[in-house]
Amino acid sequence: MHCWFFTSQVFKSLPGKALVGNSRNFHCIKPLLQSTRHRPLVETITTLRQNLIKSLGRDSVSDTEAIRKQHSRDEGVERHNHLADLVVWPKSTEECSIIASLCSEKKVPMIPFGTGTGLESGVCAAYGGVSVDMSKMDQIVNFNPEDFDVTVQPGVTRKGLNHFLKDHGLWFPVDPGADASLCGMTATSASGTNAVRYGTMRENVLNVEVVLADGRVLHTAGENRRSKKSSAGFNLTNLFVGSEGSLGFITKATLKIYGIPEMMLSAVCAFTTIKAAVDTCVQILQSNIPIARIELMDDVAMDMCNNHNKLDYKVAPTLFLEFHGSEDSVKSQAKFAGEIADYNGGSEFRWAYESEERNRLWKARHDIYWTTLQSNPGCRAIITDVCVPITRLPDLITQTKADIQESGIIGPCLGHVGDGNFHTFLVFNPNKPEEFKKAETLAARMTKRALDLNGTCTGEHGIGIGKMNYLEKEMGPVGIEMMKSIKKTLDPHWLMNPGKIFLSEY
Ligand SMILES: Cc1cc2c(cc1C)N(C[C@H](O)[C@H](O)[C@H](O)COP(=O)(O)OP(=O)(O)OC[C@H]1O[C@@H](n3cnc4c(N)ncnc43)[C@H](O)[C@@H]1O)c1[nH]c(=O)[nH]c(=O)c1N2
Ligand SMILES: CC(C)C(=O)C(=O)O
Ligand SMILES: [Mn+2]
Repeated sequence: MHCWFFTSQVFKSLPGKALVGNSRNFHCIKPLLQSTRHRPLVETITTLRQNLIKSLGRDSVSDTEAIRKQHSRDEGVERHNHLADLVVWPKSTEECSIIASLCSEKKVPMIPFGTGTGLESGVCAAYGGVSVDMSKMDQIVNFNPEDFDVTVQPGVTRKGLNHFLKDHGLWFPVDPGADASLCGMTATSASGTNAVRYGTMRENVLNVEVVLADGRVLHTAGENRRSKKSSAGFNLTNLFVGSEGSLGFITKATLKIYGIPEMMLSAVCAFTTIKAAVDTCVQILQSNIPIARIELMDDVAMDMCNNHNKLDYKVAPTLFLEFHGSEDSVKSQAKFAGEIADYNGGSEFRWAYESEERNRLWKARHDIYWTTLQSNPGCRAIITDVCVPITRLPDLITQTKADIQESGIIGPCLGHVGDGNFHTFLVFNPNKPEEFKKAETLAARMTKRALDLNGTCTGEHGIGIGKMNYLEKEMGPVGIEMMKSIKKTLDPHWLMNPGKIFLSEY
């Protein structure tokens, strides 16, 4: 059956919290994609399984349904119900190479699996095949504190790395809300609240080791290279940042790391309009204040955030800010930013100095997706991720909010405003297809608007399945053709994560 569907799920990321829902609701919405591709034959999988067991050991290969299900979906809206045929756990680059060679020989799809926190169905097995769970390769393999770089295997998560770095007075700042794997973050070109100061994965990955579809091993900047800059030929590293498992397995990533700032100071400030909040952000950036975080939440998001976290912030468009540096520098940055906010009518300024208080504030911000779902029991949400030049943001958000209000759908708006990146969670009840349709229409309209404003359909979550049709519009035919010809060179049989990014094959 080729169909897209959505269903509510057990939230494994929220230990001890109530289930949002666990019913399976199948809604055939659209055909998968233009393709003549079929699932591998049962006999092919049986032989492949035997060969994989021979090479990796019985414990590293599974075909149980529960494990296949767990590996065939992520944290976003489910797009279809196809399961991987097998799940394997390589323990080394060499084993990853063997998996790729065996799958290539049998022409079986391969789907890299990090921690499954993606939001665009990147890990689902659109055509069956082998889900390759990278979590057992979990070593920090090279650490150079004085050069400010570290090399990690795919099982290392961002929180795990930061736990290790803390004792050395260092940290890695790229922070998607989830505790994602750093190689998964590389694969989706992730970012988060710190990007305005420290950049996204694109600016922070120096080199990656990749196992290609045929089993060859590539070092995108050359083996063991970790210089901060290079003019040596094409930038192959950036080709793999954002490749979403469609070009190969990332088996190592060399990352930039930073000193933990002497002082961090957070602030929350309410505004009467979205425009006043965004103007404040633009003026802070224009003034060259090296702000570390500047995040926007609208009135709807603030209301949910207050109720869920027992907070009492004003229900209004709100900026969350954070300043990093020496004590003197942080104080002067905060004073200057405070004056700018004042000038734009900002009020209810609240400061958080202690790390406990700051962590509480940022946890409330990071958890807003779960907060939205838990505030609407049994519901799911389409997550949008458009990003536009920052001056276009007030118009885009204001028009989007008007659309949401008119539709009757619940849709908090929030964003990494310093980067021009904003999200809505368009809430729908899976038992009401008309609500899903409304949410999809809203998402499509907003994305079209963002593209018309010279922006992108995805600032940080990637294309996966959810945004394939938008990529065509964003890149145009020559751009898509170029991407496909690169993929064809690296993956001539379209075996690496097929059914993602592109609406059709070569
Ligand atoms: C609550 C919450 C909040 C956020 C987010 C999620 C959730 C649940 N995210 C999205 C998510 O955390 C982000 O996309 C991660 O980079 C995904 O990393 P995983 O390791 O979970 O990859 P996951 O396993 O989900 O895979 C994602 C994609 O990468 C590929 N992949 C994974 N590991 C690979 C490897 N080793 N080699 C090759 N390909 C690989 C997969 O095939 C798939 O296509 C996010 N994101 C963001 O950018 N900013 C944000 O603010 C947030 N916030
Ligand atoms: C969409 C969500 C999960 C996100 O990216 C954020 O909170 O910034
Ligand atoms: Mn985000």
